[in-house]
Amino acid sequence: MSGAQFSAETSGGGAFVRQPNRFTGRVTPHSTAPEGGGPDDQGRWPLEAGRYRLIWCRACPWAHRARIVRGLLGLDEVISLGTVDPIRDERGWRFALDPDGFDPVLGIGFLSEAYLSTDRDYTGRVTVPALVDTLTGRVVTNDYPQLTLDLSTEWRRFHAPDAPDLYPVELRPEMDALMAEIHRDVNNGVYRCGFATSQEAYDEAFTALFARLDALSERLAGRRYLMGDAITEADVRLFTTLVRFDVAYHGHFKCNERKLTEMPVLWAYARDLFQTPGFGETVDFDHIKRHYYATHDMINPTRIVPLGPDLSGWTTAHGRG
Ligand SMILES: N[C@@H](CCC(=O)N[C@@H](CS)C(=O)NCC(=O)O)C(=O)O
Repeated sequence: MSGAQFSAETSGGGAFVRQPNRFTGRVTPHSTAPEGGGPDDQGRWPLEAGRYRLIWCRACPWAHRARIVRGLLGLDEVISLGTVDPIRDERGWRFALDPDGFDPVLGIGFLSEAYLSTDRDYTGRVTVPALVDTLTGRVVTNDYPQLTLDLSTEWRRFHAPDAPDLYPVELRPEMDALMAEIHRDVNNGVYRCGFATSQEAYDEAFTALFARLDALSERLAGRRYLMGDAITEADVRLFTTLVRFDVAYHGHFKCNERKLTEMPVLWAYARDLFQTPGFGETVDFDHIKRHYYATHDMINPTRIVPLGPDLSGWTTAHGRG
């Protein structure tokens, strides 16, 4: 079996098994910690505007979710944003986009500094997104699925008056099941294709991915969004994988049975979202391409970044709605 991108996260059968999220603190109005303090004895941090900083990478689909949800809910002025460079070096995510190489609020050059000041024995991958407490420099959470749901539910006090309900109570059982399938076969499925180190593990992930995309196409043929007439968290989660599909996953992760542009319903659906305020302006195809092709050395040791594909289709009429 050939080398793995992340050997600690590769099973004996060559399948990619993602590490658990280490930091699972939650910001919530139910915290019993005083303002400026926290977390309380249940890991709950107090809800405060201007206190927490979302660290993201424009290339990362998990971080991209948080960036979109924060914007859709009108939390841009409430939670500040720090952006790491799309290319990691051996010390991990760097604040190399900031003028002097330091995040202007946290004063750190590498995200690992925040991880290690929270847990000095941390040995896992240092990942984005991370929500960091600007008062202590500690990581509150890198638990990306809970983070976005909490923005919808726990941060309601600071939502814009016209904020959408991205996680409606009555839809949650169906949404949770749907998002779990999308996670397994699509969001993480593309990584299971790309990071597989055995033919069998790749074949299994590839087959499940395209079967799920077919099922989603069928679902979306009869409705504008995954849960009906309104955008929900499920759409955000599917979008961040679809928008990377042709520029990264089709080539770099060998998800090449079909391109997004060859799946008419999903392609129109993705364009519809791309053209919706809060989505397209958060997409950076250059960062996405450079990150994937120049970061995973086991997969692309030359680090050559492809010039294609043609991206002009993203702004063409989608015909949905
Ligand atoms: N926190 C999750 C998902 C987030 C994640 O994997 N983010 C990627 C970027 S897309 C990352 O930060 N990777 C850092 C690394 O692999 O060292 C995990 O640990 O698997």
